[in-house]
Amino acid sequence: LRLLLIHAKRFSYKAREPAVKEPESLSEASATGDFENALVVFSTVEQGDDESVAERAASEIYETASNLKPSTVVVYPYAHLSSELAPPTVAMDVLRKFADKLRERGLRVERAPFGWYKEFVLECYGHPLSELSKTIRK
Ligand SMILES: Nc1ncnc2c1ncn2[C@@H]1O[C@H](CO)[C@@H](NC(=O)[C@@H](N)CO)[C@H]1O
Repeated sequence: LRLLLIHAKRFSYKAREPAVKEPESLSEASATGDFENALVVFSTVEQGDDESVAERAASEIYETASNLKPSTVVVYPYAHLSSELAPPTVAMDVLRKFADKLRERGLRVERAPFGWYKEFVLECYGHPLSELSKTIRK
């Protein structure tokens, strides 16, 4: 998993059009979202990533969230942080598990819909820990 974390004063997104053959249904993950004080986690699933990687990633994000105290953690599927992408079916599953493991740790988590092009507005706080990147691999 390649993660880009932005602590955002404001983050909003809107799904525009499908980007893969079978995009996630918009009843599962909401088509739009609008958040204040969010930890946005742009998440790229790489080849070889599995549930154990999602587990370790959830622990790392929990630690960061404990320091930053965001109101919401937004898991945002993002296919642009690696050149070794996992296929969509695997990526969808790993991201669902990642979000669920964050919820198990007591965090409020929203997950943006998988397989869509989305518009977004991102306002970064700019404090020293407001931009972080993490790579979690097997
Ligand atoms: N390995 C992977 N890791 C994370 N997300 C992945 C993925 N493979 C496919 N996706 C999803 O499908 C859209 C098109 O690639 C992706 N959409 C996006 O990345 C939007 N932000 C628009 O660019 C994403 O939802």
